[in-house]
Amino acid sequence: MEIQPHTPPGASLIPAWLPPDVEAALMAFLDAGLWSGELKRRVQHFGYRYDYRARIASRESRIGPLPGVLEQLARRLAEEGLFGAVPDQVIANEYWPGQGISAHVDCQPCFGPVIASVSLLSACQMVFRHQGDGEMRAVVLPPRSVLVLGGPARHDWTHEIPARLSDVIDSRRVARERRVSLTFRSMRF
Ligand SMILES: O=C(O)CCC(=O)C(=O)O
Ligand SMILES: [Fe+2]
Repeated sequence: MEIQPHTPPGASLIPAWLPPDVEAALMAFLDAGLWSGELKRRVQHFGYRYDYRARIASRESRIGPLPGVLEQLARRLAEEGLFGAVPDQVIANEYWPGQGISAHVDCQPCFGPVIASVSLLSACQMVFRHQGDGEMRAVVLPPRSVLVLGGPARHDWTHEIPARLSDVIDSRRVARERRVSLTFRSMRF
């Protein structure tokens, strides 16, 4: 099946959303923290811990308030109207060349109607699949962009990052580099 080069309905990609100095501050903050090696890719959880085996986050999994640098971004997402309320759960994912995230829909009973993923350091391709008819779409997420998933993009399409060493970007094959993303969500209770 042909892959359409755009986002599914309900998704929007905002390029150059994050100023470079904020990107650098976020990376310094994350690399001073403790990356968890529980998955193939390294992760850090904030606000509430997500349990990858049970596939849930709950009131009981509370870690604490979001750290200041993340809280500021969470407030900005709400101020810009991208979220109905200030998101309170964040996962940082780190991808080295060859690493990815398999197709999934973010936990629907746990998290609210909008998910936002901020990209840091380098670009990669994200692939979407419609759960009904299998239609595929793909977009390149540039560093410092934010991808907002709502509506059908949040509920009816899976998203994934293929575990690859390179992506084709603007008809050129580009080697992957270290990429870090910050995914913001709202707990549903
Ligand atoms: O790395 C990304 O941009 C996506 C991460 C993601 O899908 C997730 O944390 O649920
Ligand atoms: Fe996701």
